[in-house]
Amino acid sequence: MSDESRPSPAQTPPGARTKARTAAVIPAAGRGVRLGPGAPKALRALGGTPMLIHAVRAMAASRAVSLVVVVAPPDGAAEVRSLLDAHALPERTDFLVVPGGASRQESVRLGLDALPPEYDIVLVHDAARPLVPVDTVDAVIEAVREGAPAVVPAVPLADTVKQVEPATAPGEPEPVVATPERARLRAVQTPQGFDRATLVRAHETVTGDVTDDASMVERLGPTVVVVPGHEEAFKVTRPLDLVLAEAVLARRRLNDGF
Ligand SMILES: Nc1ccn([C@@H]2O[C@H](COP(=O)(O)OP(=O)(O)OP(=O)(O)O)[C@@H](O)[C@H]2O)c(=O)n1
Ligand SMILES: C[C@](O)(CO)[C@H](O)COP(=O)(O)O
Repeated sequence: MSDESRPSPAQTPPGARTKARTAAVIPAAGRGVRLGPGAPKALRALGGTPMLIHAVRAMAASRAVSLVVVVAPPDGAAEVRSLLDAHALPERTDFLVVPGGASRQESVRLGLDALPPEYDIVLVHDAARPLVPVDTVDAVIEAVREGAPAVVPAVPLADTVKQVEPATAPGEPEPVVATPERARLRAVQTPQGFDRATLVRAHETVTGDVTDDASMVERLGPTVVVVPGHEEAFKVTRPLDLVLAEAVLARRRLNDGF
């Protein structure tokens, strides 16, 4: 097939990726500055188990995911490898560990670089979202399998959002410049799912500050679609998030009887 007649990833016919293999990349190299002093965030305990292990189990819980690539803190790859060896994980899933970079974007790219060629669908999932339910993971994979080049799980907002002119000095009041229509806004979570070629192209092409992978694909061109997210897929960012995560986990353990 010539390059001209080859369908671009964005034009893939519906259902064309039904048999594609899926890998998950977990960026876990952040410090967790907003959570406060301590170990790198992904290695901090949630219910007595490192947050990263919860996130790894959440990806491996999907029967579609056969490889998980963990992007470790730059000097922590050996420690992360030992943690994976020390915790029970599904045998049908393979695991790789690579050292991360200075930004989330760089860490994701290093994870992508480590992917073997046979994986055509890639999930990118924050280690900081340890409690995402497997149904959300599967819904994202299903939408990519059905042909979407990029898929994000998202939830409606509870608060009204204002766009402001950021303060020029600390303590200065910030003028509001707009109030976007809330019904059209979504809070975006992870895992975000991608046709691999599309995500790789986005990481090769798009430069500048971004806060998620889907926005890189948006800048590239292909349409990103939303599937329903879940309230328990929240990101552990600040200390109160950890309190909430402990409560959610305790409730799950009670419901599961252990
Ligand atoms: N250089 C970086 C920075 C972040 N991340 C990962 O990206 C995810 C989302 O980032 P965030 O919640 O912002 O984590 P931190 O960067 O650790 O948080 P903070 O900004 O508070 O330091 C996390 O799983 C984090 O480990 C990463 O792999 N490499
Ligand atoms: C990727 C993300 O979790 C989607 O909501 C989010 O953008 C990460 O932001 P952070 O500031 O790097 O935690």
